[in-house]
Amino acid sequence: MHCYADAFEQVLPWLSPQDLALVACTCSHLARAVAAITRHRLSDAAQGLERCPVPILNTVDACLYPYFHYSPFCRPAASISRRFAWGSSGSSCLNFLECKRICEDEARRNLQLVHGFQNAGCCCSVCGSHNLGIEHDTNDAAAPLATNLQACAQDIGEVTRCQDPKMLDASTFFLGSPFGPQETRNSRFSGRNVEHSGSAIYTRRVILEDFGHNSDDATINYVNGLPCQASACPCGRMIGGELAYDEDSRLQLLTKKRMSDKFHKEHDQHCSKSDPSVQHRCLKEQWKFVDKKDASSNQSKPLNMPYDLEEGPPLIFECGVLCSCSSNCRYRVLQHGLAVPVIVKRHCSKGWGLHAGKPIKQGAFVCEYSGELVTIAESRRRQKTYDTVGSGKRKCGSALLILREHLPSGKASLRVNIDATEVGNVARFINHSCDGGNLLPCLVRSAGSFFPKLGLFARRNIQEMEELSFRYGSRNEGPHSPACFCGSLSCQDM
Ligand SMILES: C[S@@+](CC[C@H](N)C(=O)[O-])C[C@H]1O[C@@H](n2cnc3c(N)ncnc32)[C@H](O)[C@@H]1O
Repeated sequence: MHCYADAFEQVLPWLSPQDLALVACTCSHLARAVAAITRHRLSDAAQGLERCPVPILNTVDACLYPYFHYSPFCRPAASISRRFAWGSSGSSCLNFLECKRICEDEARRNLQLVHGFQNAGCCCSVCGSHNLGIEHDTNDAAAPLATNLQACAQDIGEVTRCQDPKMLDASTFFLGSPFGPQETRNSRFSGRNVEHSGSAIYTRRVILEDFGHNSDDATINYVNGLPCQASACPCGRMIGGELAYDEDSRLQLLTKKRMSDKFHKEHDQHCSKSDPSVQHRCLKEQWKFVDKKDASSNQSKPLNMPYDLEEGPPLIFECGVLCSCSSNCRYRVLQHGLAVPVIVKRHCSKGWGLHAGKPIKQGAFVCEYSGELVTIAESRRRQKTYDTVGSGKRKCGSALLILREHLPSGKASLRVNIDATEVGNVARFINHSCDGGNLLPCLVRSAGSFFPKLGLFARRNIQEMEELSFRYGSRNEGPHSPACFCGSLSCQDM
């Protein structure tokens, strides 16, 4: 029997609760192995992949535990083989860093090998052939029906000429920064069916990417044009407008005045060795960016106001793999995974929910919303399936989130579809609240990571055992829309 024990360890953690129950019926050895897995799943949904274990509590019905493949980070939908089964006895667990490395390698490989966003989740709804992840605002009468990248890019008003036409071919274009060609040299991005070359498309909110791994080129050490040179790098605060990290890695609302008084000096220190013209440009652009956002409404709301995912969540920046600061830089927050103790708890009406295991301070990072990154077409197909299954006897909660990052022109948005229904982390248990809930969803961009991520931060101080919630978006009033049981005063179903 010993020779089978290893095989149990390899295979059983991948099975769903139903399949495990069947296996347990076959013999007493398997029944014991299954019992161990069940115990482990109940004691820690995160299976050691996060810093904090995540216990599961159910005092309301007979449902044992929720089943999904645990992944602390977003991953392309195609990477089925790399999903992490959870519930093994622990000896063969991957650790957090290993898991992170695999997720990131996979995302990068997918971007390099598979053209464009095919697996990463986005396509232009107007010029569908490009798969760029850029959507035109269909309410905007001025948005032309562009039929190629050039037209698409010009339409959002963010086009500049590429300096090195050799690097462009039919399937390659650049995501540049607003700070000039110097920073875009290594920033290659694969697009699909791109007919026009010689253009770079950028937005002020898209940061530099480097898929070339050209280690002898020092120009990659930029986050939005700012060189990142030390562990006290100000990137996480300087960039991104009103919302940024403070010294305790908590999210703060920054006023223009605070930015200029407090951070100007630090910025000068960190940029002092760099080309003065770069420094000048990045500051200039930074202030322009802030000025521009002052005029727009939702970006400057205080933390404790409700934000709606569909409005486009607020954007923050953090240091990343392209920065020279160390991995424990205080402006690398989201990339370390779940930051506070949480408990998965069963509710009578809403299914599973996520609760604070300890008090959480306003502005503290809670977790990333992780899941599979899927294309728009795939997200529509899946949503249809979830609606059908959900309307049948097996009422299942889907966890497909659509993120929209509005581009500065206001005429286009970047759409990212994250499906945490079968692959995800603890964020997949967070329920909706009509009043905005106690979590603030923010788009987080870090240097060197192509995909924007959805980070969830405490909107206010949260008490121990309080349920964590945020506003998913405006409500679907269709035949498939489930009743809301959030219980808030502003709930439409109350
Ligand atoms: C991201 S999942 C949240 C976890 C889910 N409760 C579960 O058991 O897996 C989203 C699903 O939870 C359910 N849900 C979330 N918020 C709800 C609410 N306020 N009232 C009722 N159901 C809710 C819906 O079925 C929704 O599709």
